[in-house]
Amino acid sequence: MSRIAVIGAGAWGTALALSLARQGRHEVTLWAHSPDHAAEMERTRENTRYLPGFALQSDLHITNDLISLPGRADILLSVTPSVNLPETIRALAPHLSDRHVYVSASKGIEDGTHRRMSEVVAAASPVRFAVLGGPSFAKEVAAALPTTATLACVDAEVARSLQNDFSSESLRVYTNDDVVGVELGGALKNVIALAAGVVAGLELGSNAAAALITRGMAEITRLAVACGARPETMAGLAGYGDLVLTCTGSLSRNRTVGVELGRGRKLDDIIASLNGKVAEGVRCTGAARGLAARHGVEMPITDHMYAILYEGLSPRDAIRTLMTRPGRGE
Ligand SMILES: NC(=O)c1ccc[n+]([C@@H]2O[C@H](COP(=O)([O-])OP(=O)(O)OC[C@H]3O[C@@H](n4cnc5c(N)ncnc54)[C@H](O)[C@@H]3O)[C@@H](O)[C@H]2O)c1
Ligand SMILES: O=P(O)(O)OC[C@H](O)CO
Repeated sequence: MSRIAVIGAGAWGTALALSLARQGRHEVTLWAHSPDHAAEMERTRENTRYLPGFALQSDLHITNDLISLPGRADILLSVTPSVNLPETIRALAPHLSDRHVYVSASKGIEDGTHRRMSEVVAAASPVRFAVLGGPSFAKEVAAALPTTATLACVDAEVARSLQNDFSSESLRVYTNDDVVGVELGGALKNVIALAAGVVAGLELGSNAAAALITRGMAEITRLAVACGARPETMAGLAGYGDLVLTCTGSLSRNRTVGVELGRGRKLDDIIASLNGKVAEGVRCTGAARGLAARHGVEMPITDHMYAILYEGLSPRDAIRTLMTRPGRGE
């Protein structure tokens, strides 16, 4: 039995809490950022805002008291949008000890500083860190459909122990020690998923979709390897697996934002219609571009996605300039 606190009651935090509680062998607490949301879930035993249609188990604890979590749990599973991680870890840091493991399931890179979530956490606390990645739509995990995930930690014993805690009949967890690769795979695929959505929104066909995923994989791998990741990690579940899922699955929020951009809708209007749900790729496109510049890595799809999002480039012109770049070897 492990005591696990899930920090963030969005779709993914809720799905993970359901999956962990379903095993019947852990004590699971789900923390919601808003007191109203926590009270509403307590009353209805459902997360109607972010993951409707799934009953929260009667023994799943719900709270809005962040700093009570280190006392209630040994594993802190952090599932806030990445932009909210710094404030969250700062509040928790004084209450963490070597008893705790901090597992990040957020998929983003910090704007401005270009820090990965492990770097954000390390700057605030010496707590042990792991990252959960892989192709995993919240709704399918909540429905207990077969899913695989990657859990990376530099300490192999911690990784194995978390693998044991998270694994179930419907969730198969692989271990890895490449924290950088799993973090960057999860964050960078969101940028390419936006572009895959643009391709779909413009109705450019299957050839273009396959090209986008493949060349997207090439640039994700270039940057991740320059940052210290292993190429094999990028070819695995947290890299290629998550990229394929997010670029092709209709449940993806990032892909959906791209589809709407391709159809000609304005970014602000699309974001407003997400009703507070996060499409991490929108922020991450700038961070990925900054990280690539720092490492001198060429990221043509990411650059064009940035120009569509923030510089008024039309999706059609972006595709045209990508297609007519000087020829090069694969
Ligand atoms: N949805 C998925 O299928 C999925 C799967 C894997 C990973 N992820 C990742 O999980 C992370 C969370 O995404 P999600 O889909 O669960 O979120 P969501 O879009 O469903 O919900 C947004 C969440 O942000 C919370 N929030 C808003 N302001 C906050 C603050 N100041 N501090 C803390 N939390 C705040 C809201 O309460 C809500 O829980 C993201 O990094 C996402 O990329 C999502
Ligand atoms: O809905 P998205 O685009 O945030 O993607 C969700 C997950 O990251 C898929 O693994």
